[in-house]
Amino acid sequence: MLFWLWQFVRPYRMRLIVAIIALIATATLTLSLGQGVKLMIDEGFSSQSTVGLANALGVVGFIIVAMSIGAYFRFYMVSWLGERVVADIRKKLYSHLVSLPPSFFEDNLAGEIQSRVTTDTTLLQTVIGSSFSFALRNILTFIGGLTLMFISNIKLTLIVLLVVPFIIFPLIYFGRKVKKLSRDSQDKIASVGAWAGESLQHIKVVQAFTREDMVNEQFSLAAEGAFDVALKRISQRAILIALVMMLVMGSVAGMLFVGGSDVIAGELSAGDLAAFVFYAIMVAGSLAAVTEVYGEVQRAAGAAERIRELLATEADIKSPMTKLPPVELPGIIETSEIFIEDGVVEETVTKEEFAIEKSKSEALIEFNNMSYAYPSRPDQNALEKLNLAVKAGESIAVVGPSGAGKSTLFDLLLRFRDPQSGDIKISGKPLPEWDLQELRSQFALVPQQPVLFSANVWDNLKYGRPNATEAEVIAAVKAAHAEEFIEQLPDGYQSFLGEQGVKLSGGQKQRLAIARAILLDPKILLLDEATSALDAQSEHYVQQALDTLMKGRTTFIIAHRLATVRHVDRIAVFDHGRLMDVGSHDELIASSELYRRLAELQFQVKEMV
Ligand SMILES: Nc1ncnc2c1ncn2[C@@H]1O[C@H](COP(=O)(O)OP(=O)(O)OP(=O)(O)O)[C@@H](O)[C@H]1O
Repeated sequence: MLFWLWQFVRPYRMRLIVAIIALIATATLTLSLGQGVKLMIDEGFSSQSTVGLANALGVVGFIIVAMSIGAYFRFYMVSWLGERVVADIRKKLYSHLVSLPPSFFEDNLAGEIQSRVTTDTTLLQTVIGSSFSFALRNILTFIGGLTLMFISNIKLTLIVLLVVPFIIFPLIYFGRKVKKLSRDSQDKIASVGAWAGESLQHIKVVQAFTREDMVNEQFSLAAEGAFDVALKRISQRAILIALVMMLVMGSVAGMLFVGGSDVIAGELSAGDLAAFVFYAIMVAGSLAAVTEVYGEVQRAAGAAERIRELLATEADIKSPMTKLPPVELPGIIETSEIFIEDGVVEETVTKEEFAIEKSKSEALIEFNNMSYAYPSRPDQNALEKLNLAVKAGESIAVVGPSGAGKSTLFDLLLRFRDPQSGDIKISGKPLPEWDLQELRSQFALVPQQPVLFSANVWDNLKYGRPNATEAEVIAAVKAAHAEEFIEQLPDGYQSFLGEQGVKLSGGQKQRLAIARAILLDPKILLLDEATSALDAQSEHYVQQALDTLMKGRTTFIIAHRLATVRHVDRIAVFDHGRLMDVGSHDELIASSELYRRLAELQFQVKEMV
């Protein structure tokens, strides 16, 4: 663990050196107090001299002042290091996490991962920011004190040392147990957190199904589980502390008996015995302190292990090592002129076809014999041998029964997953040859459940393009037919939307998500249509917003309702991961049995034919 931690501490080694110097200085000064005590007894009490006592006290006073200054530096520097290093680890961990593909988060609970970023790193902070310094100080005191004990009286020292082997063995034995139990304990705490997070996030469902008692019971089971493991760890540590204390204090008592007899026999001065006892108490105290910290270090080692594991998780989807020159996708250049007159925003949009004519014959996006199976279901292809070519500017509706593979198709286009066989090309370049960020910035995704963050309307709109101007944002909002409801919000654009935008209706969220996509001005659009969840008026607005958004862009739209497919160039019908048919609505009604059935099921067929 130390070796691993060193990479984070190394940048701050100057501070570490200052901390260590302060540490050594304070430990030395603490030990030299023993000489002060000897002076006070031999020069003051035993000689019955007030001047001697005052002089000795002066020395002690000086040592105490110097010790306090050292303590200030030691504490400040060491705590600084702890906070700094943990902030760095947290940042590294987080930036690593956001680079991992979504599949990682399907296999690992979000709450559990959060606990690693917060609880585990806090444990490390305690260790670096206090326990290490505490341990080091005590180790130094131990070594220094022991040396001074040997110098002042070998016989008494040997008596004290008799107990050492009896302390070392339990220390190692219990230490290992504590480490294992700490890991278990951290795991349990993480799952308690994950549990609470999930149920609180879906509180409406919990309450609507009146499952409060059940979640309470399950949560208390998890919490009790964590308590049980913690209890085992605590009892191991308690045994260790009691054992060490008994042995150490026993040996000090033995030494006091022998030493006291020597003073009575006149073979040792009272001051020497007092100094020796002082050293012995320091040594025993520091040993006890080290054993206590040892348990804590073991706990932190468990935490470090979990953090290391997470950092070692490799993203299996990465940008290529050698960066290829960027590809300019054919799309539409949109020049908008926005001016404000009498407080009313006016916009004239001039659209130029760019390269689309030229590439009408070429495919912009191609799926070549592509198959994908989810790792958890390797035998069942979610998409099978897909061959499809989509031209620039074309709009494709993706339809099919539930589980047909429509969402999987979007995941593959955004390269959240890689196909096991075949490939996907955009502009003739296979996806793995694209720089990931460049690839994804070609797309705008409007998911079925729009994702809004706990921020105000303005920040949510600018999420994909933080440097958009005010006029651009307003133009996008207008195009998405969202201006009216935003203006009616209590604080307009500054209104806070609550977690996941809970303060908005479904249709309003959808229109914000569309405005966000318009602002992003992508070449390729991925729409997971959600109009089915909306009332007629909201649907009308959302449909209008979508029409504006789709104009001139290459669009994939998952159409849950066949009403949507009226607006598209071609319809791709999927079933069980296979592309069954492709064509216009009329062609498919004539040729595709599955499509006809889907259309009939939606009672749309008469109206649409
Ligand atoms: N993360 C996952 N792990 C394993 N299997 C998955 C995962 N996501 C989806 N599947 C499976 O892959 C298949 C295709 O799912 P997909 O979500 O693409 O369907 P869909 O057509 O979008 O369905 P719907 O219209 O209901 O959203 C389904 O059988 C589904 O159970």
